[in-house]
Amino acid sequence: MEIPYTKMHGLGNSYIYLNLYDIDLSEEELAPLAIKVADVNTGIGADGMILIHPTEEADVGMRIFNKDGSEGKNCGNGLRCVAKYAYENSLVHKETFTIETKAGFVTAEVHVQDGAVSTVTVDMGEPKLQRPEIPMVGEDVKVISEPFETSQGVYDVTAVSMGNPHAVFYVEDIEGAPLYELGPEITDDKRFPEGVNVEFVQVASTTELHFRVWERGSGVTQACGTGACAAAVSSVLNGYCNVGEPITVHLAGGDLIIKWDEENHVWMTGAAETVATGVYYWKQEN
Ligand SMILES: N[C@@H](CCC[C@H](N)C(=O)O)C(=O)O
Repeated sequence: MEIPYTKMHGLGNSYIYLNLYDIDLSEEELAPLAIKVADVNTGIGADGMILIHPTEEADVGMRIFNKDGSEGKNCGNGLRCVAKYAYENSLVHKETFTIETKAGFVTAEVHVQDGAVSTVTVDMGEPKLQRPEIPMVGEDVKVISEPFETSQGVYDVTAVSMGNPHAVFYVEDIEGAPLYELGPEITDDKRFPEGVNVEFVQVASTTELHFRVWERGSGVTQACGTGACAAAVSSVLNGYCNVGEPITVHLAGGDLIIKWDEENHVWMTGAAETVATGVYYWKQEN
C-alpha cells in the first residue's frame, strides 16, 4: 500500500504526518503503522506518527502515536506542526483556528512570513493538577515537590497534566541529569498508572529554564511541547517563576516561550518545520 506522508518537526521532535482527508486507514492499522514509519532503520525515522483528520467539532483534528505504537492524548510540538500543515495545505483558511485532540480542544494562531508559517502560538488550555487528574495513585491533592523514591535515591516530583501526564524533577545541572538512568524507570512506574513523561529542569532565572525529557512511548526526544508547558507550570507552583510572565524553555532542539496566564491558560509559542514529503511503501505482515 502506498501512503503519502509529510515529515515535520518542532524543535527536533519529529513525526510522520498523515493527512486523513485523503487517506483511509482502519483503526487496527494505526499502531503497527506508527511503529513501522517511526523506525529509523527500516521506516522513515521519527519520534512517532501524527494523523491530521477531519472533524465536525473543530477546524481540524489531530491524533498522536508514539514510537512504540501507544497513543498519546496531546502533543505540543505536533499541534504547532498540524497548524502549519493545515494552513499551508488549505485545510483551513484563517490564521486562528481550533484543533481537536484526544485531550480536548485548543486554539492555534499561525504567524505567517512570505506565505509560509514560521511560528505558531497555541492556547494549550488549563493544566490539571489534582493527583487523580494526572493520573497518579494516592490522595486527591496536588503533587508539588513531593518526595519520590527511585533506584538512584529520593527526588522531589511535581506532577502536571497538559492533557497528558508529566513528572517534573529539578536538578542543579541539566547536563548531569539522570535522564537515561531514571527516564525509563519512572515512565513505567506503577505510581503513574497510565505511564508518564519524565522531565528534568534546571532553573536559570525567573524567566529561563533548561529542560530535558524522556517521553512516554518514545524515549529521549529533542523537545516536548506539553512537557515544556508542564515545566513552566511546575516552576510557578514551586515559586521559581511567575504567573503571567513569559518563560523561555531551552530544550535540546531549541527554545519555546511558555506563559501561564492569570486566567489559568497556558500559552506556547515556537517553530514548526517541514522536512520532507514522500510516499511510504507499507508492506503489511499477514
Ligand atoms: N512530544 C510531545 C508529546 C507526545 C506524547 C507523549 N509522549 C505522551 O505519550 O503523552 C509534545 O511535544 O508534547
